[in-house]
Amino acid sequence: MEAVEDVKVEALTAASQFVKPLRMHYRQDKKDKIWDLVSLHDSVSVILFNTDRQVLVLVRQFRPAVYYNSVPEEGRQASGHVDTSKYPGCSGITLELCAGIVDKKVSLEEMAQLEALEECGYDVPLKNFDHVKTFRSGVGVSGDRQTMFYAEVTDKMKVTEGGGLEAEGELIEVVEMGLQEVKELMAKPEITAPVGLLFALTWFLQHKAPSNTTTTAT
Ligand SMILES: Nc1ncnc2c1ncn2[C@@H]1O[C@H](COP(=O)(O)OP(=O)(O)O[C@H]2O[C@H](CO)[C@@H](O)[C@H](O)[C@H]2O)[C@@H](O)[C@H]1O
Repeated sequence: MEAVEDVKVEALTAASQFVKPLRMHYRQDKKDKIWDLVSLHDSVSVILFNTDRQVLVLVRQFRPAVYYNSVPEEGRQASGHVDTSKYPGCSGITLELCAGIVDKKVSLEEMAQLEALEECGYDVPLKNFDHVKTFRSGVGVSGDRQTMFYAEVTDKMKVTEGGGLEAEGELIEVVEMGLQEVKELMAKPEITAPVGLLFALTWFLQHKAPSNTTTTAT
């Protein structure tokens, strides 16, 4: 997954099915203003907890946007190339909840169900998805909504390895994390993860984690 090579970054000029850069003109308190923003799909995410082994099921993946933002100005060549021997792909690897964009006309629970299967290999009944919170993933540049669910799963529901859809070029590593590991992660001053994961772990520790479990499940 870390084997990222031949990186070149260019301005997005063609239409994209995923992001639409826009400039909004508006008047506020009688002052004319502009704001540059990006229109994105909404998304769903799931806090998956395997009750058989008392582990949270998370995903690791290479995120181009995180990688790009980890390369300092001097590493971004005028040609758009990035020297991956100096700036290896591992700096773009994130830890996240199982998640995905809402790009199908199905319910949000069904989208979450699809992602749990595609990314993590769990075939989870719809009734297991409990709504946790709907919030804004971004507020400065994108204003997209993310709906977060909590779902308890068992080993019986694990029907494939997961890892994402090959047809979409997804390369996802499923990570199981015991409660002690979650606490250690939360204590770190910096983690390469979205704020949604931090909220999810805090919510889980507060509302769902068995209070007397202090060791990592194996
Ligand atoms: N920007 C992009 N450029 C090129 N291909 C893309 C793309 N976004 C998605 N794709 C393609 O669509 C596939 C499916 O994406 P997902 O539904 O898993 O969303 P993902 O979690 O990657 O990111 C999405 O969902 C997360 C929440 O998980 C959001 O925060 C994030 O903005 C959003 O891209 C990806 O594997 C990729 O092939």
